[in-house]
Amino acid sequence: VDLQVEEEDVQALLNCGDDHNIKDFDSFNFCPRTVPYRHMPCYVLKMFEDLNFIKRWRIKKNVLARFTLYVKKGYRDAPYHNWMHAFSVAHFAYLLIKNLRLVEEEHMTELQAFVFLVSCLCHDIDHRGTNNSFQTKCGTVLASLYSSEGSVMERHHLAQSMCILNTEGCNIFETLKGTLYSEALDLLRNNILATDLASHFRSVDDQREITRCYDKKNPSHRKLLHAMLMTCCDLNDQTKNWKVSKQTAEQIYDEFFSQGDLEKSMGTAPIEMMDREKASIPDLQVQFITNLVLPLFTNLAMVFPSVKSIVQIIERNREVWRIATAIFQKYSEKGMTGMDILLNAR
Ligand SMILES: Cc1nc2ccc(C(=O)NCC(C)C)cc2n2c(-c3cc(OC(C)(C)C)ccc3Cl)nnc12
Ligand SMILES: [Mg+2]
Ligand SMILES: [Zn+2]
Repeated sequence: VDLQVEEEDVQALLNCGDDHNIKDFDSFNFCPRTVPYRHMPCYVLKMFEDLNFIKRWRIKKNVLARFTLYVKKGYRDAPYHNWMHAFSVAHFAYLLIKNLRLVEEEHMTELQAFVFLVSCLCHDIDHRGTNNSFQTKCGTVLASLYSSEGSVMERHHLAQSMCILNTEGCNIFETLKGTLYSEALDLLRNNILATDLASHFRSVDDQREITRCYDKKNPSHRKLLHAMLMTCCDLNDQTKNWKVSKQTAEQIYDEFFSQGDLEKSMGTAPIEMMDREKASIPDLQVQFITNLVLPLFTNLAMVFPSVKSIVQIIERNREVWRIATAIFQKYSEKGMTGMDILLNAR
């Protein structure tokens, strides 16, 4: 990881002080994407502070500051899979830990909660804006490294995270003694690999099964729940107001359509979802919410009843996409493509 973070940036971050005290920062209604970009690293430190991780794990603040800046630098400026996405995913983990009282209610140990937040920050490091099937289809370097095990991008995100932990002055796990250290790395690995869509689909039946009669003492129930929590964080934009879910859909399809253009230029036909000539964004969003987002959060609400209010927000957003679908059908007879309709629908 040939990233360089200036020591003066580390010092500036250490002195960012708490002159930022956004109201409702710890509420599910708060949208992390409204935090000014330059203040995001400061709010990462705030989250660790507020959850008492710094004291509990005796983390040196300058190590946490340096680690945070290396992670931020590890993200590329892809339309969606960028540092802001990582910050929003980590913020949702902070909300879950705090508002669902995951440690107090013994759904997570203190170590699992600490590594859960770190995993969310790191889970998409060095994402190139292309998905796993693109890596294998185009025989990228990452595919040659990881395609035999699957989860190509996720294994790369993990490898990049390990590089940062092994960078001088960045190892926030250094104070974890003995087995705690290796346990933290195992948790980091499981959490990041859980954000692979394919592994989510493989475990979704078991998730539905265990959430009907959840047993927080059962290790396999806990492991599945932690994987669900990672996926929920990765989808946190769907739990916010319509403006956020529309904005992130634009970013995601910006990325998907660029991949589709790339695949066309390489002589392979992209799947419809990535073909800007064929994709109907509202339709795809209704399908994605119906087939993936709602079942996941509905299952989570079986274990945490307070999540039901989030399920209602997701359902309301789906209704708006359904209306957009109707408008889309009307306009697309006039030959307008998905993006300009979406942009016109501002
Ligand atoms: C708003 C929104 N629409 C999406 C529409 C389609 C897809 C997609 O890949 N469909 C492929 C077929 C086979 C299902 C993903 C979408 N998506 C994600 C996302 C989630 C991911 O994985 C977890 C978190 C494990 C689900 C991984 C990557 C991404 Cl981009 N995040 N937000 C979105
Ligand atoms: Mg990912
Ligand atoms: Zn992600």
